[in-house]
Amino acid sequence: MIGTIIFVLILLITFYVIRKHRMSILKRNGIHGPEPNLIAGNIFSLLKKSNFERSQELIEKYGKTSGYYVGAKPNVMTIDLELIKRFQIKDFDKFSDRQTFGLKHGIRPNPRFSENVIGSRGARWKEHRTILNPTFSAMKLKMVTPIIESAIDIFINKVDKHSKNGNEFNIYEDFQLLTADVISKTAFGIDTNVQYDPKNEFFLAAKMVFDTKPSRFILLFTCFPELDILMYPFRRLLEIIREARGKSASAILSKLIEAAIRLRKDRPVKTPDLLQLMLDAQASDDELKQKDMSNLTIEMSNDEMNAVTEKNGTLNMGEKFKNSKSLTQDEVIANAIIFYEAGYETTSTTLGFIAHFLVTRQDIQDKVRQEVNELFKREGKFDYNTVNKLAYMQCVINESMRFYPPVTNFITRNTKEDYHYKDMIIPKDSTIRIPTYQLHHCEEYWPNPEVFDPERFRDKKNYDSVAFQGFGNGPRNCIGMRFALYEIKLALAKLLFRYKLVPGPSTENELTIEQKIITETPKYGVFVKAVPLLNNKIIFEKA
Ligand code: HEM
Repeated sequence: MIGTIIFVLILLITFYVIRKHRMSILKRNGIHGPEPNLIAGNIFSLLKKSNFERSQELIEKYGKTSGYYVGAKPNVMTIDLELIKRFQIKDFDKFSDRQTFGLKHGIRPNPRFSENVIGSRGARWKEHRTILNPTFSAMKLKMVTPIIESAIDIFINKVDKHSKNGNEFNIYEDFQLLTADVISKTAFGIDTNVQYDPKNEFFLAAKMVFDTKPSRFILLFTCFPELDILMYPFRRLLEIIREARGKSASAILSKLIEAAIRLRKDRPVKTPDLLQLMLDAQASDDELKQKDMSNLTIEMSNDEMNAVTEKNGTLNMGEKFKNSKSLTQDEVIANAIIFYEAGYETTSTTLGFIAHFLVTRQDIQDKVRQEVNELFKREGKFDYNTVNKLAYMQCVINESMRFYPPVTNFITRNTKEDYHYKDMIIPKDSTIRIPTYQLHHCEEYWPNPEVFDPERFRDKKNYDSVAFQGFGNGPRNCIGMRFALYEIKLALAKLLFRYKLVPGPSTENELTIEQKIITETPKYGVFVKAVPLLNNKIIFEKA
């Protein structure tokens, strides 16, 4: 009996000593933050607050860089531009993976869905990007223009109906259905009729991804990653139960993708979309061994990557190494799910925020419309080549994304080794994260940050491009950036050409924001009235 007590005591003391050492690693390395609980780190205090509140609080108390623990995992949060440049661009090879919780197959442990471009690591991530990048080349985007247009036409018809009724409507809801329609049509060649059927099961599943909070129970697993080998079967069982209860968005969306793949096997005609590109990817390990793609991408910021893309029509790395490795069927499905989820909510929220600024700032709306009208007069159409000339509209989009970044809590990297920066060391295997909202509202980088002023984006010399993280930055930035910007510009050009958006009784002067797990959205929607601009409408219909 005494022997057992002594044994248990030794175990407890050993646990205490190891844990104390682990939970002080940030402090010992010069990174300050709230005191962690020895079991759960800072999870409980983190859960009590929104991302916004906790990031704000950390900056106020500890300055530009601070640290905390998610379970046993050290996290470093920073708005220090020099450090951001280093981990996103200059020293990207030391930070190429996203946040991991140290758990097999992530928080939602289904191996079928964990191997996608967001979750994969190291060399496998590079292969995923290599295969997927060409899908978003200028050439591919031009090819899908008619598909995007057909979805936008449905959206415009709906606006037309609202405008005829003379009632205000929630344009954010219509944007959500539009972007879901665009992504299912362009990515998988599937028409889900979602714009007329908002109860569409796949749309509801994608919505679930952003609305669900991780349960405290699941988060507790992150406290003991070293025991994951024992806990994994239990976590897996819980996930199987979730899937059986229809609570797993990935399991629901995979049905849609599998149906699309089956359809292709029966139908020999090839559609120029993402799914086809992934299915066509052929294995050729030799090509990949000959040259490491990272050499081409490291040290490239968003601007540099865009410059290369504009010049060549596609990203260098995508062109040179396309189809250099194959994706398994499960990886195709896992990526397709991610594209649906990432493509719809972010783009519609961006459109919703822009609509809010257009309706509350009529002067800015008039200026955007003037540019759109002039473009149409000059070019006679809206397409990939023409809408990309809308320079002022691009400033409005950027400023809206600066003011309300739709993705607030997703720019993370994992450290591969101890990283020395100034008087701190970011420990190996910690997560480093950018609080996007706080970075975008930092007075030092954005003078008068609470003023909505698109002019600040007119000249690149006026701001540091790394202080703008709407789409992240560097080789692991948003793969869908150009796709999203094209869709946004095309939808806005067509909308503003035909309608003036004016406030209705429910239009909020200051938008109420809902903080979600990785995004922020307009809580009560964005209400507008659409007044037809008859002259433009007639010209457009004739063209
Ligand atoms: C306005 C709309 C969008 C916004 C604001 C947005 C924002 C972001 C941000 C902030 C990141 C993290 C970048 C980083 O860590 O540096 C990201 C990554 C990503 N986005 Fe987007 N995104 C948008 C649209 C899209 C679309 C349309 C797709 C696909 C069709 C997409 C697919 C992805 C993927 C797959 C990643 C992970 C890339 C990787 O890890 O290699 N996004 N996005």
